[in-house]
Amino acid sequence: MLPVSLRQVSKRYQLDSIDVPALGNIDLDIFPNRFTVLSGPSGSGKTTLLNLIGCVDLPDSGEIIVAGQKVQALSDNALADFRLQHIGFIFQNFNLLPVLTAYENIEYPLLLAKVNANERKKRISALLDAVGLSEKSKHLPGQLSGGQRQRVAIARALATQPQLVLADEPTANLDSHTGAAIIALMRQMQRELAVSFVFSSHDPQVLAAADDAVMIRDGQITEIKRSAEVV
Ligand SMILES: Nc1ncnc2c1ncn2[C@@H]1O[C@H](COP(=O)(O)OP(=O)(O)OP(=O)(O)O)[C@@H](O)[C@H]1O
Repeated sequence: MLPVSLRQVSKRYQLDSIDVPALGNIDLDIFPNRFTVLSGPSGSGKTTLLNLIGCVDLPDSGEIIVAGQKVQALSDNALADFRLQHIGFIFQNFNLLPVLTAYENIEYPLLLAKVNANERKKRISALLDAVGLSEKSKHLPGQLSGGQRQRVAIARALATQPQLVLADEPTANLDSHTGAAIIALMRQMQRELAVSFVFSSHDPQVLAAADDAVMIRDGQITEIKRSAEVV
């Protein structure tokens, strides 16, 4: 099953009386267990596309199927549950809750998903270990570096064992050395856990790490480069 399939998807924004076309008639398949990057100039529609794939926003027309589910068929509540179960999110500004420790930030989606205490503890310990932060589990985000915060965010995104992880410019607020380490970590986690990752990025380092690169310009896909064999 494809993690994501879009057919003839269009999205416009209404800004005061101005109609802003953001995406036009997009057809896109995201393949399973691959690292896909959405790339294009500022304003080309990357975030809009990521928000549609992440079921954060709905298209004006066309069809979006995520993990076999037509997302437009779901009510708002069902969509929120669906996101929690199937999709992990990583943001450029990390979006950690400042009053919660690293451990508690990772635990948060597990509490929402009603995962039991033993299983929570097991998963969080394994994830803290995988992202190299076992020693920092009691630190608040304000006591961590940018790279360490993004590691916590990666662990949080993977905690619910989603099929799909989405990241909007995950290295934008990191220096290039830390960004490279974060990309390597995400690549490793993506392979180990056989998850599909979809990123938006301007960062050539992120593009270089991709299996599939989707080039976007003016709300249209101009090219899809699939670098390795398609399973
Ligand atoms: N909430 C909104 N209201 C009105 N117009 C919007 C809104 N969000 C995005 N747009 C417009 O839609 C188009 C696509 O924006 P989008 O944020 O998807 O681009 P992007 O490729 O992610 O850009 P960047 O790389 O700068 O983040 C742009 O013309 C933008 O100005």
